[in-house]
Amino acid sequence: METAPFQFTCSTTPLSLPPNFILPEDKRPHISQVSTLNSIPIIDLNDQIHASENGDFPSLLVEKISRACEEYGFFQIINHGVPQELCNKMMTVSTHFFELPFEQKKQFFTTDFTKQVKLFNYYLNTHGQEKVNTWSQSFSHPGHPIEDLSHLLPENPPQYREVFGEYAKEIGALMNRLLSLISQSLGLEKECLLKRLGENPSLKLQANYYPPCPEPELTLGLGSHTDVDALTILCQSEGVSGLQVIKNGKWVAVDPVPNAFVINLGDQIQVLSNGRYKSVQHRAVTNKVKRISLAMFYGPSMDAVIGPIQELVDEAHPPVYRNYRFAELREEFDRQRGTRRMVKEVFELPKN
Ligand SMILES: O=C(O)CCC(=O)C(=O)O
Ligand SMILES: [Fe+2]
Repeated sequence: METAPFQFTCSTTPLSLPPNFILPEDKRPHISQVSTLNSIPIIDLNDQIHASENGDFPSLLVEKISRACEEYGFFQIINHGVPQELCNKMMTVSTHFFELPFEQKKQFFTTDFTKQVKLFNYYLNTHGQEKVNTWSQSFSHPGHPIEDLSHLLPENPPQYREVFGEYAKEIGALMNRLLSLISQSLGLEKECLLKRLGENPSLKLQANYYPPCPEPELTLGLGSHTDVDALTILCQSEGVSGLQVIKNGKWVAVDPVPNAFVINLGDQIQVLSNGRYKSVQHRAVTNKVKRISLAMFYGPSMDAVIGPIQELVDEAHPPVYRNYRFAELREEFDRQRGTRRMVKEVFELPKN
């Protein structure tokens, strides 16, 4: 039997935080001390004005991406070509889904993480204490090939399947464009990352709903983690800040920029780039008002062999990781569930 999930919504916010959401003192977010001054770079995807005509020199855009990937592992993009109206619709259908009465979405609720389509609650394991729930609910499902999976998606709200289908196509195309730019930013041929990630890559959605929280300083929306796949495109509610990333050992808020996506590099790009680009720790804090984020993850084919790309390895940069099949890493990822994961670290080669 599944236990009843966390199901507060805007209309049922308690006045104080129930005890099973309260983090021990040393795990609390200290939101008031988080800097918003030093945020992540904002990159205009139309910004190609200084590209050399024959393509011999990296364009200004590629240089900006290279710097953002090296220094932050995170950036925001504007003028990305995905219609704003579609992003708004995707936000709306996701919000409606989360705010349905539990009866109408309970068929998706599960604690079995191997399910493809799942509505679930995250929790943190804390030392010597019971599990602490995080103040969020997440809904996750595949995004490709849409023709084969549409029937698995919610029938309610009625527009969900159609809107998600369109959104997934647009985001899939943007993933390809970004992977090509990131390849170039590493000095590699455009197709390099795409090829290395294999012929059957995965595209997955994780929608995160953070209801209004009575005491945001006592809990977290999503604990600190890195994204395990290759690349993440995240759309966040306008006007509400919640995402934070580590920069120089300190938490920095990633305030939403109108019509922008947040891009972050996942663990597989860190490995493929031989550690030159980092998959950075991030988390979500809660607010007195609700917030929603829609993360789309692009991951390698299960049979893709992931390891440092040959061109990025030389005497000065010996390989940091051994090659592995992506399926092997996913097994390790599942083994480490419930812990503060160190997955790619298992594939590190000994340092000489
Ligand atoms: O809500 C956010 O901004 C963070 C979401 C996130 O990190 C994730 O879904 O992996
Ligand atoms: Fe994440």
